[in-house]
Amino acid sequence: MSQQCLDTFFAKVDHLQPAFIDRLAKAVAIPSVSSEPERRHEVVRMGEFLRSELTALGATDIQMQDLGPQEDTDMHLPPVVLARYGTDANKLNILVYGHYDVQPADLEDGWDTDPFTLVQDGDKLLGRGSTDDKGPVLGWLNVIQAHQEAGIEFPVNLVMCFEGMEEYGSLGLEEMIEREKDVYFKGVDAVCISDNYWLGTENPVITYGLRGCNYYSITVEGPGADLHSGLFGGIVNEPMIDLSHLFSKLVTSQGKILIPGVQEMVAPLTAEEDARYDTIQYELDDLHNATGGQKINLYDTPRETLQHRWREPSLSIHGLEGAFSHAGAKTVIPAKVVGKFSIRTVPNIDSAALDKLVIDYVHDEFAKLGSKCRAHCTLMHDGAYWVSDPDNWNFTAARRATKAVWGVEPDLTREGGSIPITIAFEKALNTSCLLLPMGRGDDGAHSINEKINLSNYIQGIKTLGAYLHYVSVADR
Ligand SMILES: NCC(=O)N[C@@H](Cc1c[nH]cn1)C(=O)O
Ligand SMILES: [Zn+2]
Ligand SMILES: [Zn+2]
Repeated sequence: MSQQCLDTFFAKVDHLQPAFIDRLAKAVAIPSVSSEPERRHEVVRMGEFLRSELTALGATDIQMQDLGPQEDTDMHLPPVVLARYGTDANKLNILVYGHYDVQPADLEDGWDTDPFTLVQDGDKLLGRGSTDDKGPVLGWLNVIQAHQEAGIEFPVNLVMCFEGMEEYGSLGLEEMIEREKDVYFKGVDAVCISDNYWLGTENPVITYGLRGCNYYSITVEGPGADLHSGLFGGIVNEPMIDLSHLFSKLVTSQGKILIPGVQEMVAPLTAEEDARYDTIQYELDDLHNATGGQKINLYDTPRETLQHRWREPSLSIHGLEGAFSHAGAKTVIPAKVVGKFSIRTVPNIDSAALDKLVIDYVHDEFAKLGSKCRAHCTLMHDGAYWVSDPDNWNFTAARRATKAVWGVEPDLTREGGSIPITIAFEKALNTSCLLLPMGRGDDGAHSINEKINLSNYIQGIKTLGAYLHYVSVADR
């Protein structure tokens, strides 16, 4: 791989910018929200879109892997899109993974523009999925196109795996990886995932750790139907009151998890690990920028903030089903409410032990309320944490690529979010997995006005392509 070859590739990526924006606009226009049953067909449509783009690019062995029915529902899981680009026995096989489903988004949530229309505002490309994870997924396709149009030999055999249920815990994917590890994924040399973000807005990063996520629901049921609070308030147990009490027992306003035994499972911080935070470029202002300019930080130093994001568990309360949630002042007593919360997990929290602690605790706390309602806590889905060794040839290639495009050494980071399948790839394929993000820390993934900066999208495509070049000549 020569510098001239990389420069030609970079120039072609710049030249193709309008086509790459257009591809992203087409993808954002498909509202592939995996958690909304009424939009499941859109997730499938998004998978079909990828299939047709990959076909047009000359990818081979394209498979729409059927994951079967979604447990406890009458829905089918969306397919995993598998594809190859190149089958040269003398080249490395690099597996890239991403997801084509997105989080829910509604104009009413406070978006400034329609979430499913890509809107360019200066250097920002706004739209649901622009950064998480349609931009990065299309990044790999764009790398293929730029090589083709520049007439440059593709440096590796690319094995692509794009799923449609990541935002719902990657249901069915681990089983598929187990099935395919010696078939479709046979011979994979390394894995690269682009589905996370820089820490701030200026410095590129490479990521070697993720928190896990165990997601729970609490169902509280009382009367046979919703009741008039004037007629029944004060003389019956109310599910919403009970659920509010249970929520208050989970976590303090300062983020302390109140479930006994959880904190005790967390790996102690060693001096060596602590020292890794000495050189990370991160300021509290980066946090404030990412929280819409509001100073709602729980910790006063960047070090404590990052340690709580990367290596401490957190409990978040996400929402409710069944409760009155519109404008106005409806005087209803909801008959049944379902509260949703999750715990981000870290080394050495044992997932099954955590589930038992959580579920038993919620049931015990409910019993203490002395209510005649019925309550049931259950795990909805879980995904493991992952921490890797960033000192291998795969990471070195990503570091060189980042330096080549951005002109600076990337920070080595962990991530507070979760990509449940990372550890499954690493274990099943017995190989190195790395996270090479495209977007910035203020992109607003999962939030309103999600965006990717155009410069990050374009430079990100260059970074993914340069990574493939550097990994192809890596000293293993
Ligand atoms: N970009 C990664 C991401 O957003 N991952 C989700 C995964 C998840 C876990 N449980 C439900 N979704 C995240 O919330 O971290
Ligand atoms: Zn994602
Ligand atoms: Zn996400």
